[in-house]
This record gives sequence, structure tokens and C-alpha cells, in this order.
Amino acid sequence: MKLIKVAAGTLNQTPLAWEQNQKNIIDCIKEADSQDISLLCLPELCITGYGCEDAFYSWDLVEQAKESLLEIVQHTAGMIVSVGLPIRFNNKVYNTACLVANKKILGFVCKQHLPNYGVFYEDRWFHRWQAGVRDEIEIDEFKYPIGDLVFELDGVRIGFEICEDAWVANRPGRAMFDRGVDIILNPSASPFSFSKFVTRERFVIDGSRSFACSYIYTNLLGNESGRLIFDGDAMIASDGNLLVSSPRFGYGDFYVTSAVIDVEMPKVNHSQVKSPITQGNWKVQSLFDFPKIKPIAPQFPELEKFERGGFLKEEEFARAVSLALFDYLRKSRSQGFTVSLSGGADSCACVALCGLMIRLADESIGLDAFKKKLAYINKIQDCTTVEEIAEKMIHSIYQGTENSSTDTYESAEGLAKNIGATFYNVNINGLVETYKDLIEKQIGRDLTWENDDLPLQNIQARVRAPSVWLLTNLHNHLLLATSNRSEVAVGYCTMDGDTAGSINPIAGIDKFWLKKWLVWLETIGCDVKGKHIKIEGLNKVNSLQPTAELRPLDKKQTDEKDLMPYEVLNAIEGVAIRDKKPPLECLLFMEAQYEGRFDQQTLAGWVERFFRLWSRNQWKRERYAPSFHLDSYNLDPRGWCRFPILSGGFEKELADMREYIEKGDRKKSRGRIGF
Ligand SMILES: Nc1ncnc2c1ncn2[C@@H]1O[C@H](COP(=O)(O)OP(=O)(O)OC[C@H]2O[C@@H]([n+]3cccc(C(=O)O)c3)[C@H](O)[C@@H]2O)[C@@H](O)[C@H]1O
Ligand SMILES: Nc1ncnc2c1ncn2[C@@H]1O[C@H](COP(=O)(O)OP(=O)(O)OP(=O)(O)O)[C@@H](O)[C@H]1O
Ligand SMILES: NC(=O)CC[C@H](N)C(=O)O
Repeated sequence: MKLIKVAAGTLNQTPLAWEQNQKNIIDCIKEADSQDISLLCLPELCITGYGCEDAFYSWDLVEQAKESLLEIVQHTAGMIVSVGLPIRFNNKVYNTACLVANKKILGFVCKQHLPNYGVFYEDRWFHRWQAGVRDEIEIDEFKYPIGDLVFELDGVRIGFEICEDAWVANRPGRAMFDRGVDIILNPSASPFSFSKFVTRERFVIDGSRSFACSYIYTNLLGNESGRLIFDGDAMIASDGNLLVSSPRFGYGDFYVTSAVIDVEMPKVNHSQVKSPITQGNWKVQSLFDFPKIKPIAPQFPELEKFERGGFLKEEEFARAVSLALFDYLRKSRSQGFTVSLSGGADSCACVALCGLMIRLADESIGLDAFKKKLAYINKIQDCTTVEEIAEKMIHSIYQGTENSSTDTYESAEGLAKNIGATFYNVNINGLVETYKDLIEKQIGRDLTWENDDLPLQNIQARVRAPSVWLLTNLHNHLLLATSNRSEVAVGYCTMDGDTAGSINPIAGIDKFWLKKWLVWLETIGCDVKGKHIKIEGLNKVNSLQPTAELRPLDKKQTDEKDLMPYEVLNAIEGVAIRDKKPPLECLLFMEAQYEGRFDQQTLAGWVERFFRLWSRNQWKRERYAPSFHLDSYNLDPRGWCRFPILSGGFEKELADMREYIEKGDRKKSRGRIGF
């Protein structure tokens, strides 16, 4: 029996925030030390931050990372610690994990598989290391091994898979198995997307089983650089069993998740599988005294209730976006959030998320720590309740016109009151009339709904922007833009009007699901250790139909009348944009999905509308405020989906679809469909 207390450290880092990043790392090492941990794995690129983008090209960045590492090394007495940083070697930059033991650098393991899809761009900055290759790097006159390495300390072999390494079919874990590795460390920077933790859990457990080892996985935490949210997922598995998994979405700077592993246990299995130990120059040996520790009772992961309940997506959305808002706020050193609150679903969702942010932070770290993390916001320092803080930090403003209804006013006011946010109410009719009047005089005619529908809608949306920006600037707040993903897909928004804002919390989520989420938040809410955090002030908005309220009330405008049912819009977006199917194939999928609910003509009309609006509005997607990445695909041109601003607009493909409908015969269609 050889028992070792090991840990995964999750860290809330910020690109290029040298001092805070180093402090978090050292504090985490100290905390691990105080828990008698011998081996600590910290996340990928945690010294610099993962999202440094083209700053990774900077020689100075790599130099500073090295300086920071040398300082961190001094804090590792009696411990083995893995720290992530970029290293320049032969004038190429590598994404590495440095293993340090007892204040000595043992070597640098280089990442072999670099993700370059979706939100990732690692091939742009780093070079891939070739499996099986080892070299030597000189740092400040000392030489260290670099490359594909396995470390042996006191007979315990430690190898690495660095994040993406574990997501590919030919994982380095296989080579680790052949090299008789006892422990695999996986320092990761794996951004949140819905349910992704399940995939991670699978390859951690399976890695520990099939590579007959203990597996320590750790990840970053929080909104690191603006768009990506890290959930702080950490796990330790041994021999096919998950021993421990970390709480996710915490508001602390770091967390330590530990377990006691028996390095001999997986070896019992390993020796039964006939696989020769491979020879090679991969072994780096060093002395280390693992303290003798007594056996402990069997360990079972304490999974959080919300992860196993029936509302995983609702919970993950609430927690991920709330944490993202909190980090964005403090990392941009802003004083709070301002929202133009219409009482409709989108702006209510944004205000509700701000309210949740304070409540979830309170549950996670307590109000005192919350205020300490926002120590630069003087006005909240004397507050003693969540509501008092909400009043200072969340400002909302209703800006009615003659086209606004009492329903939306009551909805807006009710929600603001319920969470304690400051609520302002102005009427912008006079402003709209002033603009109309100015232009009417110039063009020599009246503007009418019959002739000038869109311009008259847009001017209302636009006059709301200066006032809400003024209010935002007055308090050094962040203005939240409120466009949801369905609107983003079809450009259903007025540029420089309702798109005004510097971040957009809901652009990654479709309206159909958002409406269901609001009902969940009103009636069920986040499950925090059995206590439900609900926002009951959403009751009014949950009874309303989405409407832009830009046309006169007697025209009974609704979004879905202007566009199509949000449910269908979302389904078309999936097939057209995620799966890249042409209009005709989209139509066939929609017919299959909505058989008996909508006829072919109606569906074809919506498919056509979607493709036209999608193509015409790429320029708007390029101009939306930054938004959070929430699933493995999205519409953000900076994140996942690039599309030309000017294009043929699918004219030919739409004509193919129309031709197919006219002929009414599948076999006579262009034969590109596999039916
Ligand atoms: N490729 C391109 N590159 C650069 N600019 C391009 C462009 N194509 C058009 N444009 C410009 O775009 C302008 C039109 O865009 P824009 O002025 O934004 O307006 P537009 O897209 O024409 O209309 C706004 C739509 O959003 C709806 N809306 C507005 C406000 C709120 C809500 C709601 O959900 O509550 C909905 C409204 O009902 C309407 O259907 C054109 O005047 C042209 O200057
Ligand atoms: N009366 C209003 N007062 C304040 N802001 C408004 C008003 N009407 C519209 N806005 C702003 O314009 C945005 C766009 O309106 P939109 O109708 O898309 O969203 P919503 O009203 O929040 O939700 P829904 O579409 O479900 O009604 C709103 O989110 C809000 O920020
Ligand atoms: N940093 C990485 O290598 C991340 C890639 C990995 N596939 C993930 O999403 O977690």
C-alpha cells in the first residue's frame, strides 16, 4: 500500500494579471500544504491566463511567465506541484506544464494536441510537440528536460495529458500506460458549455481505468477574459472510480479538491494486462519523500444536487451567466449594471441574472467576501442585505412610448421591486416626436405607419439608447444589451438602438428556451443545498407574449408574427447554421419535426425567411456587444461561426427549395439529398 494525498486546484485567473494570478497560485499551494497534500495539479496556462490571444506572441509575456514561475517554485517546499505556462524553445512557443518538486523544477511537459476549432485558436500561437521526443532547455544557466516526459519520484511515475490531449482518439494516456505511469495529471482550460462536465467526467474515469492509474483533472474557474466561462470542474479518479469532484461555479479565487489515492491499487490491474513497458528517454527521476499516511474510509464523490436533478440546463445557465457577470464586473472595475427594462422576457432575464449574481455569490462566499472582492465599490461597503446591494448595483429604466402597455410597465416595476433593483421610469414619446418632426420638415411630408413602418419602429428603439447610456455613464456601470440568440440569428433588433450595451448576457441562448427558463426561475429556482433561490417577481413577464411594442398597440405586434414561432426559428438555426444544411434539407428536417403542426408551404416560408435574414444580418452579428459562450456552437463570429458579411444570400439554394416544392416530387429534386 502506498497512499498519497493528491489535489486538483481550480483558479480564477485573468490574462496578463501577473500579480493576482501568482497570488492565487501561491495561496492555492499554501492551502494545499495546510491540508498535507503532496501532489497538486493546477490548470493549463494558469500563470499567464488561458485567453491571452495574440499577446502569446510577445517575448515579454513568455519572459514574465518564466519570472513568475521562478517565484512560485519557492513556495513548493515538501510538495510536488504542476503549473501551466508558455515556454519558448528553439524560438517556438509551447503550451507546457512545469512539474516542480520541493522548490526544484523537474521539467516541462509540452502539449501534443492543440485545439483549433470552435472557440479555440491554439495552433495560431503554439507549436505541437511530437510524441516520444525529449530535449533540454536552458533557463538562467540551468538545464531542464522538456517535451514528452514521465517523472519518477520515490518510485511513483507521473505523466501528463494537457487538456485537448485527453479529448482526441490517440490520447497520450496510452503511452503513459505503456510507460507504467501511476498518476496522470490533466491541467485544463476547458470552457463551460451545457452538460460538458459529463464528457469530462467520462474520460477522467475511463482514463483512470484503461490506463490503470490515478487521474487528476483540473480546470480554470470563472469568466477569465470576457467571453469564455470556466466552471472550475476538478475531479480525481483512480482505477475506474471517481473519488471526488469539485463544486462548480464558485465565487472564490481558488478551490482545492483532494483525495487519498493508493498508487499500488491500479498496478494490481496493470500487472494483469500484458503490455510491455516501453523503453525510451522519457523518464525524469528525482528524489521525494512522500509522507506516510494512514488508510482512510472509502471515498465517494459528493455530487452537487443540481447536477443530478432534472433541471441541469436551467441550473447551469443561471450559475454560469451569474458568475460570468460577477467576474466581468470586477475585472472591468465597473460599479454595477444598468438595463433598459421593458418588462419583456429579454430585459427581465438580464435583470434577473444580475439579481441571481448577488444571491448566488452570497450563498457561495457570503456577503462580506462578496463586498471584499468588490472593495473598489464604496457604495456597497455598508450594505448588509442582498436587496441593499441590488439597489446600488442594479439600475433599471422603463422608457415608455404611446405604444407601450401597462402590462409591460407593471412587469418591469414588479421585477425591479422584487429583487431590490433601482427602478426609473421615463416617457420618451416627446423625443420620438421631436426626431420625427425634424425629419418631416426636411423631407416635406409626414411619416406614417403605412409608408414608413420600419423607420418609425427603429427611431423608438434608437431614442432609448442615449438616455440609458447617460444613466450608465453617471454611475460607471456596464450597460447590458438584451438581444437573445434568436434575434441575433435573424437581426431582429435595431442597430445602435436596442443593441446598445457593452456586454450581452443572453446572446447565446434562444428565446424559446429562455422563456421556459424564466418560468423555472419564478417557480422552482436554483437548488443550493436544498434551498431554492427563485425570483418570483417574474410572474408578470411569464404571462406576457413577446412583443417589441414598436408599432401602435392596435396593430397587436408580436415577435412571432413578425418572424415565425421561436421554437421553429431555433430548430431551423440548428439545422442551417450548426449542421450547415441548405434550405431544401432544412425544409425536409422541419417537415419531419413539425408534421401535423405546420404545413409545407408555411415551413418553407419560414425557412426562406430565416436564410434571407441570416445572410442579410451578418454585419449586425459582427457588431453585437461581447457575449458569453454557452454551448459547443454559437453565432458569435469571434467565437464559433464565421460567415461573410456580403454573400449571394442563398438565392440559388432557395430557388432549389422552391423548385422542389413546385414539382412536389422528391425524386426529381437535385438528388443531393440522401432520400
Ligand atoms: N450588409 C450590410 N452592412 C452594413 N450595413 C447594412 C447592411 N445591410 C443593411 N445595412 C444597414 O442596416 C440598416 C438597417 O438596420 P437597422 O436600422 O438596425 O434596422 P432593420 O434591420 O431594417 O430593422 C430592425 C428590425 O428589428 C426589429 N426590432 C427592432 C427593435 C427592437 C426589436 C425587438 O425585438 O424588440 C425588434 C424591427 O421590428 C425590425 O424588424 C440599413 O438602413 C442599412 O444602413
Ligand atoms: N418600454 C421600454 N422601456 C425600456 N426599455 C425598452 C422598452 N421597450 C424596449 N426596450 C429595450 O429594448 C429591448 C428590445 O426589446 P425586445 O422586445 O426585443 O425585448 P424584451 O421587451 O425585453 O422582451 P420581449 O421580446 O419578450 O418583449 C428590451 O430588452 C429593452 O432593453
Ligand atoms: N484547452 C483545451 O485544450 C480545451 C480543448 C478541449 N476540447 C475542451 O473543450 O475542453
